[in-house]
This record gives sequence, C-alpha cells and structure tokens, in this order.
Amino acid sequence: MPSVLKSQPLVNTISDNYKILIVLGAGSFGQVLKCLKLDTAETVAVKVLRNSNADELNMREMRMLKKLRCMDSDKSNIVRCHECFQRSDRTFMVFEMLDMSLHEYMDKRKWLPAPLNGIRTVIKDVRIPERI
Ligand SMILES: Nc1ncnc2c1ncn2[C@@H]1O[C@H](COP(=O)(O)OP(=O)(O)OP(=O)(O)O)[C@@H](O)[C@H]1O
Repeated sequence: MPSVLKSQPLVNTISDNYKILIVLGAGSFGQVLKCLKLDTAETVAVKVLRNSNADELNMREMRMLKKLRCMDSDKSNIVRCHECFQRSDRTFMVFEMLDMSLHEYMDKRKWLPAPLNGIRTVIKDVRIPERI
C-alpha cells in the first residue's frame, strides 16, 4: 500500500451508521478504520477489504469470520466480529475495538524480552481452540 494511504481512509463513507475516526492500520486483506457506530455509540474497528483482492480471497475471509462468530469469544480468545456487509462494491467487516497488538506491546517494551508471566498470557491467548 502506498505510504500516503496509510493515514488516509480507503473509503470516505461506510454507511450512515458509521463515522470514520482514524486509520488504525493495514494488513494483507485491506485497511482497518477506527469508527464510531452511531446507533450504539460504540467505538469499533472496521476492516475495509481491498477491491484489488481476488473475489474468492475476500469471500474466504468472510466465510472464515462467519464460522468464527459462532464461537464463544470469551472462551476462545477470538476477536468479536459484529457484522460483515457489502456496500458500493466494497466488503466491510466490523470488529470489537482492541486496545493493543502484540507488535505494539513489544514496541512499547523496546523489544526487550517479555517477562515469563506475560509470555504465558500471550501463549494462552493465541492457543488454537480444539474445535473451529
Ligand atoms: N479489532 C481491532 N482493534 C484495534 N486495532 C485493530 C483491530 N484489527 C486490526 N487492527 C489494527 O489494524 C492493523 C491491520 O489489521 P489486519 O487485521 O488487517 O492485519 P494484520 O492482522 O496486521 O495482518 P494480516 O492481515 O496480514 O494477518 C493491525 O495491525 C492493528 O494495528
């Protein structure tokens, strides 16, 4: 993604119900925007899938997230996906807002090794559940 797009949203509007606040980051599938969901006044992370992705790739990501939505997020440590929808030729995925990524945590620690109890917590959180 060109660097100018790192701070500029890929889209100007999502729907009447979402106010775009800032760009949180970008990953393999698209860009993630911090948004205010107006009907609930919740802050959420909205992933905007790239139009340039192959349709099958976007569909696979959506199918996978729909399956994961059936799981108990608290027991499986999977980020909660509130909804997925398509609008103006774009696919949007709405997630609960998380406070810090592992990358940000390590960056904050200036990449010094994490304490053992911190490592245990992370390993517990990324453990793959028995059934997906
Ligand atoms: N639910 C969320 N809450 C807060 N920030 C998020 C959330 N989801 C993603 N982000 C931010 O947006 C960035 C991009 O996320 P995204 O899920 O698109 O890709 P990734 O997980 O970093 O990488 P990849 O898609 O390659 O696996 C993350 O690095 C993170 O900073």
